[in-house]
Amino acid sequence: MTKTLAVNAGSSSMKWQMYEMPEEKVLAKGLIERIGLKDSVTTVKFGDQKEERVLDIVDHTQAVHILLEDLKRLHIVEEFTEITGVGHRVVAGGEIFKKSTLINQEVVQQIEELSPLAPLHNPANAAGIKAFLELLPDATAVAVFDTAFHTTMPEKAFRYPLPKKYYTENAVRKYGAHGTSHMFVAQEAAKMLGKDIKDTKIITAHIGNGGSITAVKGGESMDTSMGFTPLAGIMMGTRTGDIDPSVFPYLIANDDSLKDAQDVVDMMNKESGLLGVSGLSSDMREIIAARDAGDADASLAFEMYVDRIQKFIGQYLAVLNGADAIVFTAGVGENSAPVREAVLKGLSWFGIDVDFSKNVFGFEGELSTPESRVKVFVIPTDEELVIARDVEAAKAK
Ligand SMILES: Nc1ncnc2c1ncn2[C@@H]1O[C@H](COP(=O)(O)OP(=O)(O)O)[C@@H](O)[C@H]1O
Ligand SMILES: CC(=O)OP(=O)(O)O
Ligand SMILES: [Mg+2]
Repeated sequence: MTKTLAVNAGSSSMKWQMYEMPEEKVLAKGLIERIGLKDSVTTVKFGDQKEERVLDIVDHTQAVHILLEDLKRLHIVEEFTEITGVGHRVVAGGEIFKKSTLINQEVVQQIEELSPLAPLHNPANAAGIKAFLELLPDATAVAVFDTAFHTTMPEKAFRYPLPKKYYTENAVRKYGAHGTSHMFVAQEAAKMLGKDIKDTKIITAHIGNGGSITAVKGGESMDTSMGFTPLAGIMMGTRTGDIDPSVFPYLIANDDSLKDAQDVVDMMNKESGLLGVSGLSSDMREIIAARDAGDADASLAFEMYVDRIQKFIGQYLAVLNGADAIVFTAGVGENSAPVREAVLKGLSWFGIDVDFSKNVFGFEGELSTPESRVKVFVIPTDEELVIARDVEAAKAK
């Protein structure tokens, strides 16, 4: 029995789960939110207990220190040496990392150098990794990349129609993200279909604060909505998703607060999406509450969000020439019955037939009717489990 920690560091948060492996038993899990802001919140769940504390946590290094102190203080571990493996989610692996990789100093440096491909994520991922290397130097450390699952995309899907040299010399192409999640829910969906995954065509909609949609054939990614960075694709909590790049120079010329392309990209990453359109919030719960209270901007934000998801599902029905199943997962996909209903009501022409009486908060499983041409599933994702499994696999080598 060994204890393995899976760490999912986001731009302002850190989710983690500790497993007993290879049993895959969850020993504890937690979340540190609002890192870098006042009143950070740390939550730890273990057994039937839950502890929540409000602290000021300035960065990911401090977050790792607090997490490890909590594990000892709450007697989840007695000695740090009990933790023999740590797996880290890393969003961008570029063309360098095509599968999970044992971490050393060179790997950390490469992850930092790949930051332009995931500016909100890779710096935080690298900071988390460095803090763990210092505090748990003897644990097997493994980097698990969001992009790895998408390395099966055909070139026609991952290339941009730019002059060739920008691919060959600058590696400008689509990389995608959320790969562990798309892979995990596609595998679960194949089980629910009762089919060998090799014989399946599945569209996976990972819609959380960030979000992406993937066309999965035979268990492999064929196309995905995120691009060179996680700014592309569907509309998200604070990100635009796809937009005409001609807007960039136009805004720089016409808005004094935006001096250069980086300012525009920052605005499109952090101030746009649901937050930008509604002027209220990036959180779908608050958007729906405001819409229901009659707020026109929140109502439009909801409609635009749904519209972009429908368009990508439509595209991927074409890419795959049909599908066996559509899967909803992540924060919004797992929890928001109104978003699922709005998306699915517009797809009935495809023969997608849903039992909307089942579509309530907390539902997991099959939403479609037995007659539906395409099955619809709600499947909770488990990025942390995929990470822990990859740590086990790396140790076995
Ligand atoms: N009951 C709910 N209804 C609608 N949206 C929800 C609900 N619960 C969570 N969410 C959404 O899920 C988002 C977080 O999803 P998550 O997958 O954890 O995102 P990330 O990993 O990008 O931080 C929140 O921002 C919120 O919009
Ligand atoms: C890549 C990405 O957008 O991740 P998240 O949804 O966790 O922000
Ligand atoms: Mg996420």
